[in-house]
Amino acid sequence: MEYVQEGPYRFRIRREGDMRVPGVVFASAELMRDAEKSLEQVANVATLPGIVTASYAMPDVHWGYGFPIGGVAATAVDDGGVVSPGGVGFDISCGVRLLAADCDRRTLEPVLRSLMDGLGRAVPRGAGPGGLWRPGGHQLERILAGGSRYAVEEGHGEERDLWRCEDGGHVADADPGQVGARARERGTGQLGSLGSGNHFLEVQEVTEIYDERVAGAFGLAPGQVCVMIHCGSRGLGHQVCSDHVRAMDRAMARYGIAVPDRQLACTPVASPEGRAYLGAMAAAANYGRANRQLLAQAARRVLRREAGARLTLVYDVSHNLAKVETHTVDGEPRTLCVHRKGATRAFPPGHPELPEDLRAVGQPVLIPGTMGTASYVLTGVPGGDAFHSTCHGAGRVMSRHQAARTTGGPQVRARLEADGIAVRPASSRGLAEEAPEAYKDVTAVVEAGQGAGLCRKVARLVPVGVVKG
Ligand SMILES: Nc1nc2c(ncn2[C@@H]2O[C@H](COP(=O)(O)O)[C@@H](O)[C@H]2O)c(=O)[nH]1
Ligand SMILES: [Mn+2]
Ligand SMILES: [Mn+2]
Repeated sequence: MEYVQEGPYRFRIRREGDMRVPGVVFASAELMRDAEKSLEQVANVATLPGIVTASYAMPDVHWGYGFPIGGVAATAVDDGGVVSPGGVGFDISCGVRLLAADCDRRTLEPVLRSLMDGLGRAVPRGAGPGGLWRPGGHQLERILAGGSRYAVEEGHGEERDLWRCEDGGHVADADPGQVGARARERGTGQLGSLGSGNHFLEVQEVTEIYDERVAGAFGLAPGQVCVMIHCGSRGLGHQVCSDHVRAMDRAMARYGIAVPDRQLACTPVASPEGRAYLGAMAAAANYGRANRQLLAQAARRVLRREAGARLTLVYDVSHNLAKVETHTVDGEPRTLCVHRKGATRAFPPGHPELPEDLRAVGQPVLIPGTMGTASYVLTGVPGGDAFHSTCHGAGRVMSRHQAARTTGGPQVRARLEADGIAVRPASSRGLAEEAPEAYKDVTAVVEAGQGAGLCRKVARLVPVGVVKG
């Protein structure tokens, strides 16, 4: 696929064939070499009905189901724009939650082993069933409608948590009626669990602050201990995605839509199928948010018991979601369905949707790196491109299979422990699949995002101990 470099961190894929808009990739020249493997998907997304401005790829882009992971695409709702479940992904509302502790790493050192053992025991994980809360009666319905808000109402958290969650902890317009029986069945047994592989709960230390004012508003200081949680909507979200891809695949022809890849199945946002998907997606997102709320509570209990520390929420943000938002396109405000798949919303200072205590500084953007390197906290910037979006992680360079062929779980564990990082894995194979070298250099990804004008660095964190899914 041919492309031209437009700036130090910006490449353009020329519009050709059925593409309605160009492709734009934010990357350094070096990251572009990895991104090249996904350009075909970026170009395919550019063919979707109603897409505006460009099909975007973030610096951590890699191959995904239909859409690339690290892809952003917005469609005009009032102009036949489509919604595509492949543009959100199977793990609906997969995202990151960061909590800051009222202690530093030195305080933790003497209790680190018992703390990690406690977290390892407290956090259900792995691919199968098992969770912290088995919802009974109408509780699942209320979780699907209310997300973290309902979890907090039921005693799983503090009111303050909700201010620091995207959407106040629950997506409005959820339609639990569009979540099928199999999805509910899967969801009932997994609420309050990490899932597998790439999902984790990590104890971290803040090692660098790039902007004291913004970090202070987020609640972060040098040397501080934090807990980062990465997980999503488990089997429930997966089933919602599968069910609605199937329904859209059957319906597309009726709307005269043809896509270059069946995994891009889509229908107009305003169609019955589009509305049904968005209602189910919002319900699954609420499940995902309640899931992270429950895991945060489990971490709070263990930190309090083992270290006498208290955890305060910094922020919770999804990186797999489609949202109806207003953005300016060609000088006009437009209602757009913004798909972010493996991409994080990054609202700038002053955005009306930010909570009051963050409005002056912008939205916290939470970027996990790997269990052996670093993670970052960023913030949104004025005029941020790609509908105020940025990367979501380091992004894979090796498939799970490739990574497991390259190294073994015991070697990865030994390496991490030699670096002083305590590991509590669900499986040895999973650890090999998640070896730090299976991912891009997160620092290079974040520098590219900042260089491209998508976000700004606020803090760097390093792992102290990780509970791996
Ligand atoms: N700090 C850690 N970061 C990790 C770990 N495992 C994965 N990752 C990063 O998370 C993102 C999220 O990717 P997703 O596509 O699976 O949502 C991934 O790109 C990695 O950079 C970890 O154990 N610790
Ligand atoms: Mn996920
Ligand atoms: Mn994720």
